[in-house]
Amino acid sequence: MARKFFVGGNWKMNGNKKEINDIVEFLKAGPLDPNVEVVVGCPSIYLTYAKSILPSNVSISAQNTYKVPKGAFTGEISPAMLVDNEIPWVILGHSERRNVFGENDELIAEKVAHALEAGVKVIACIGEKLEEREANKTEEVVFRQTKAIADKIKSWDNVVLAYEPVWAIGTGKTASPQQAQEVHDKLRAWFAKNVSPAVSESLRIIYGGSVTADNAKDLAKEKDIDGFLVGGASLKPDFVKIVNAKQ
Ligand SMILES: O=C(COP(=O)(O)O)NO
Repeated sequence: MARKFFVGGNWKMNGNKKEINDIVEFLKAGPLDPNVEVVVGCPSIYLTYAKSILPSNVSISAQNTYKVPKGAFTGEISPAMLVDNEIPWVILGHSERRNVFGENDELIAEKVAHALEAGVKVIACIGEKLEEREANKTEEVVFRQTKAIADKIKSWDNVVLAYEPVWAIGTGKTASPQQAQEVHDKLRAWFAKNVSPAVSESLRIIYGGSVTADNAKDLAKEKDIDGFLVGGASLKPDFVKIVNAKQ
C-alpha cells in the first residue's frame, strides 16, 4: 500500500491574525499537490481562527496537549478540547518540548497515548542531538524515543512519525538525503522487528530539520522519506513548493 505523502507545517510560537491571513492566502493560491496530505501546526490561541479560514485541502494541528482530559493543570490544553473544536491533529514530543520545556520520553508517550484515545491524530517527534550523533548514538536515541511511545499505544494508524535531528532544526544544516534515509530505513526496520511488518510498511515517517524549497525535492526522492515537518519555511509562500516536492 502506498503511503500518502504528508507535509506538516510547524508555525511554532509565530504568527498573528494578519500573518495567518497571509499564510492562508498562499495556501489557497497553491496550487497544492492533491496527492499530498497537508497539515499546519498553529499556536493554540489561533487554532479556531485559522481553522475557520484555511482552505478545505489543508488540515490543522495543535502543537501540544497534556496527558489527561481536564484538571488543575494551569496553562495546558487537552485533546478533548481539540475534539470539541474539531481540531484533528496534535504535534507531540517536539524537540523544543523536550529540550526547552523538559518533557521526557515517558511524559511524551503518555501524551501520545491519551491524544489517540481521545480521537486526536498525532505527529510524534523524535530526533537526536548533535552530541548524540557525534557519539554514534543516533539509532540508540531514536529507538529509545520510539519504544517509549510503542510501549504505551495500541495502534499506529493515526500516528505520523517525524524524525527531526535536533542539530538540523532551525540551523540551516539540513540532514543530507542519505543521512535522513539511513535513519528512516533503520526506523522502519525497528518497526518491522518490534511492532509489525504491516505497521513498518504503512507508517509514514517524515523528516524535519531545515527543509526548504531548495532541498525538498532531493529529500523527497528517498524511498523511506514520506514527507516533511517544516518549521521556518512553512511561514512563507515557498512552503507550497515543499508541499509539491514530489511533482
Ligand atoms: O522544528 C521543525 C523544523 O524547523 P525548521 O524547518 O525551521 O528547521 N519542525 O517541527
